[in-house]
Amino acid sequence: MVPPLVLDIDGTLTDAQSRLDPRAFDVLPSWDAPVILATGKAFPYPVSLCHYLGLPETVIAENGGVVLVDGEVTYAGNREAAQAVADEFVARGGDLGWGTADTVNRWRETEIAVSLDADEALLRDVADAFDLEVIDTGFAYHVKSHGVEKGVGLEHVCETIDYDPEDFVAIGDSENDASTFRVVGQSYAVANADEVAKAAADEVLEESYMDGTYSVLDALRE
Ligand SMILES: O=C(O)COP(=O)(O)O
Ligand SMILES: [Mg+2]
Repeated sequence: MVPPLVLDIDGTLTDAQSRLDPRAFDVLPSWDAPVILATGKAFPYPVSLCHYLGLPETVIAENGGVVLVDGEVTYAGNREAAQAVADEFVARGGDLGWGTADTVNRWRETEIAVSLDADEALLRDVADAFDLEVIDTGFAYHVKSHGVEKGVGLEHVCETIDYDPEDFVAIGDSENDASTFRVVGQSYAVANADEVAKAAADEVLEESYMDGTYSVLDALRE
């Protein structure tokens, strides 16, 4: 019997450029237990990934700010406060870095993401003043409310589907996965993970990105 999974997307199911690794299609659709996608991306991204993988739509988006389980969406965080930080950041010369269409934040409901090219010191300064935090996922800075975390989202999912978080295996690569690692029974950081994720994981893998993830999943299904 395979364990239920909680999987980060960027850096974990992808390569370094955020391109989905096609091996996800080999292993995830036929996984014989719940597969929860837990990401910093805005809500539509993991929903579409579930759709195209043929998985039920159970997702934790926006670092725990949006959770979809059993057809119900719940929210945590404060998009207005994050927007106020973004506005002040721009007023002080910052650039969110996504251009006019801003598909990164367009559908984001509980936080704001900023490009890694942005002025980090200025962003942290402004977020501090609004009592919000900034986390660096290796793909973007996220301006979010304290206490909104993927791990809290997973606890909510587990209550709804009547699973114990302890039964889950988690795989991830960054600071935003540490809270998940803390609540599951077994956690793996891929080799490209940041120091926070590596310190929180039960095991640090030798292989990076989907090479690492696939080796865990392939061993679990054997
Ligand atoms: O959106 C990001 O910055 C990172 O997304 P992830 O949590 O799927 O790695
Ligand atoms: Mg990641």
